[in-house]
Order: sequence, then structure tokens, then C-alpha cells
Amino acid sequence: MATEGKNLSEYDKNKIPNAKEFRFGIVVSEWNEEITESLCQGAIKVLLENDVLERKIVRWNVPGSFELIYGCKKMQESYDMLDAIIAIGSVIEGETKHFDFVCEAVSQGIKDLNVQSDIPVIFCVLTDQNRQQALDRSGGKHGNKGAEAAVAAIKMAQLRKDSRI
Ligand SMILES: Nc1c(NC[C@H](O)[C@H](O)[C@H](O)CO)[nH]c(=O)[nH]c1=O
Ligand SMILES: CC(=O)[C@@H](O)COP(=O)(O)O
Repeated sequence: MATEGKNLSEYDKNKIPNAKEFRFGIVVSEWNEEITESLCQGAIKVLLENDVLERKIVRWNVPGSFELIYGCKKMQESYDMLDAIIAIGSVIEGETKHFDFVCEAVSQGIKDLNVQSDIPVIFCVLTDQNRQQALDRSGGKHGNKGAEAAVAAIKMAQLRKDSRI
């Protein structure tokens, strides 16, 4: 089911593990800053709604979505006590094929970080054909993908904890 017809901000609090003990990292791309800042605030809002302490959220900025890969890798290495990391970006198609390369690289790079490290990285990167689509998904008519990413981060932090023998 596409985003159309669902609200990315809606979630059932009763189906979310208690996140009070968890620590989260957020790496935010500065490209399309209006969009990524809305995504970041949407994610933080949901983390706080689920009892995450503000001091247990660490945020770094990177220049663009391509740099999310390196930024998340260094955050994994620097903060081994994190329970999950959220990678936030907004890639909007332009005139050239650069969009395709950035989107492919970031999705593959973040996938690799999930394979290579014990700290899960949540893919909160919008890949839109135009600015309106990005606005619609970062607090607009389709809700906020940052909220969806925060829910995923809490669930993956719990899965990581439960998977420990
Ligand atoms: N066009 C967008 C970019 N491009 C920049 C790259 O992400 C990268 O920072 C640059 O190629 C230097 O390595 N980034 C976005 O996040 N969103 C875009 O729409
Ligand atoms: C995703 C991009 O890098 C893209 O927005 C850049 O725009 P253009 O393809 O017109 O150079």
C-alpha cells in the first residue's frame, strides 16, 4: 500500500514497546533543510511521547543524504551504547540522473550499515519527484515520515534487546 491513503504519523501506542531505557541517535541531512527539520522534529516528538529522555537522544547533521552513510557509520562507532539510529534525508529529483545515484547509494549504504553493525539504522530518507511530495510526507497531508521512523526505531531497539541470548 502506498503512502496515499494512510497517515504516516498515526500509530497505536499500545503496540509500541516502552522506550524509556533506550538511547537513540539521529543523523540529519542539511539538503532540503525545511523538509529534513520537519522530519527530525516529527521523530523526536514520537520518541518523547514514548518516554525517551531528551538527554538520551543524540543528533548530528551532515551536508547531504549521501553523507548519511558516513555520518551513521561514525555514530555507530562513537556511541556503542545507542540502541538505534535514525537517518533522515530528503532527496528531490532534479534535471539529471544525480537523483537516481544518490537514492541508490544511500539506500544501499544504509542497508550495509544494518548488515555490518549491531546498531540498527532506520531509513528515513524521502525520495520524491517534487517538493510538494516531500512536504506532504514531512508533516503535510500524508503525515510525517519522521514519526513512522521513530516507531520503527523503538521496535528495532526492542528487537535488538530481545535477540540477546
Ligand atoms: N540533490 C540532493 C542532494 N545532493 C547532494 C548529495 O547528497 C551529496 O551531499 C553531494 O553529492 C556531495 O557528496 N542531497 C540531498 O540530500 N537531497 C537532494 O535533493
Ligand atoms: C538529487 C539531486 O542531486 C538533484 O536534486 C540535483 O538536481 P539536478 O539533477 O538538477 O542537478
